[in-house]
Amino acid sequence: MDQKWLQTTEFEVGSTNSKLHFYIETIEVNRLSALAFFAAGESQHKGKRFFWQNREKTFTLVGLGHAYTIENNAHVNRYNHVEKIWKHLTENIVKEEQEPQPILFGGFSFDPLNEKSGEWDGFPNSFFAVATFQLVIQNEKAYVSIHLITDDDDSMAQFDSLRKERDRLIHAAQVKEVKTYNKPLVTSYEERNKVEYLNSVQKVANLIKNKEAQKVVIARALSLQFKDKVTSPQVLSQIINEQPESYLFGLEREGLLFFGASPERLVKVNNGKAYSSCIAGSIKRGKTAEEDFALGQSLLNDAKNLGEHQYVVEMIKDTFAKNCIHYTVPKNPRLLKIRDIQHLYTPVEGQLNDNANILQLVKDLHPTPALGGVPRQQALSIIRQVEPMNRGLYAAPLGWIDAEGNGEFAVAIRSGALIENSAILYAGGGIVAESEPISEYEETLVKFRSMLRVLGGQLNE
Ligand SMILES: C=C(O[C@@H]1C=C(C(=O)O)C=C[C@H]1O)C(=O)O
Ligand SMILES: [Mg+2]
Repeated sequence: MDQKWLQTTEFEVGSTNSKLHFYIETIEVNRLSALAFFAAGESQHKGKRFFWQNREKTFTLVGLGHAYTIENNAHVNRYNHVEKIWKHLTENIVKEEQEPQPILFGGFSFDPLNEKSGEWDGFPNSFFAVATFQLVIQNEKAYVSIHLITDDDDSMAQFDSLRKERDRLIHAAQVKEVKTYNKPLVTSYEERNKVEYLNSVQKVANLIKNKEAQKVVIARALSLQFKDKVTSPQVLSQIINEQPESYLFGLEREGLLFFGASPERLVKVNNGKAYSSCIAGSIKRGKTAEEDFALGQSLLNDAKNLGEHQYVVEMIKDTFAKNCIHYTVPKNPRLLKIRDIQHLYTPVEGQLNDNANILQLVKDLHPTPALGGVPRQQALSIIRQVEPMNRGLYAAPLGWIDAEGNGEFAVAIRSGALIENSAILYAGGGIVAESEPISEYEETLVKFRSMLRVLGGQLNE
């Protein structure tokens, strides 16, 4: 194996009575399959893995095992809490040029005030992990880091055994044939609370006509049963094959895998520049190029969809105005076409001011009116009243940050939760005064399609 010794770091974290050592060793390895690396952790690290790839496919991240987790259930200050602990953990890191640094990966639940019981029971309102074994693939290079965070002063023996495990994982990911995984076999579907959903769209449209809010995003769930237990690599392999134009993600915690392929960036920060995207307003893809073009043109000219979109633009613009020295927002939306659907899309970018940072931006932006509504608090309270479910990480900020303040969060839509031989998929849409139950229902069917295909199912339309 072609290995290059890059870095071993030891430093102290926190106050003197809680001294932690953070040992890091990074090596460069021959290119390997990120999915095979993930799958190599099946027996030792299941329940403690994550997978992430950006839309451009220029950055792939896999984590196996937990060197450290940051979890909390607080309603307020959850962003600051994660930021503070991460700062403590990384304040002494010596940055080596070109080499990946330790990365914190995870998400903030959609709404910490939602108390409905279900598949998300026990899942914290913030859940972030530093992996024991971190794979980063970027700029055509692959790096594997070992992270050990411990209060033990003498952990060299432990570190040595981690090196053995690292070598096993790399070997498995390099020499095993890239496995092909079958699609799961679906035995049954259930569109949960379909009637309630249709009624709630009407009810919310009426509330909006009565000026109790301007826009509210209402979502629903679809549950699937499989013949056999489905594994995380199986789901990820299908996502990688089927949804190339999106952020791809999988986050395991204990027996649950949260997975998906989202087109929507919440925020990216790179060297003081911030990027976000306004994505709202939807129409299906056409069966022919002509039909597809015509559908796209009608979306670009549709008052109801332009209205849905504009609320998002205004809010993200205000957030950039507050956090940036200068920023740009194109005047008109363009089309974002992905495999199953086309959306109205407005990219926003800006130069951050000195007080701004990525978690602060996540806090300010989430939920945008693409997933929450306008005004934000009214919309959240309506969602709590009418949605008979807990969104968990669906529609929530999911992503990573490094020690330098760079990072990226997607809005985790087109997603679902897998638990053994069942899965729950989520989809929603922005309700405005003109919204109609049946067409909103159909829009969610289109949005379900991508993850349904990944899981081997299809709904008749
Ligand atoms: C809510 C979802 O998507 C959001 C709602 C959209 C809409 O209503 O047009 C479009 C894109 C997303 O911002 C979802 O996919 O579940
Ligand atoms: Mg819509």
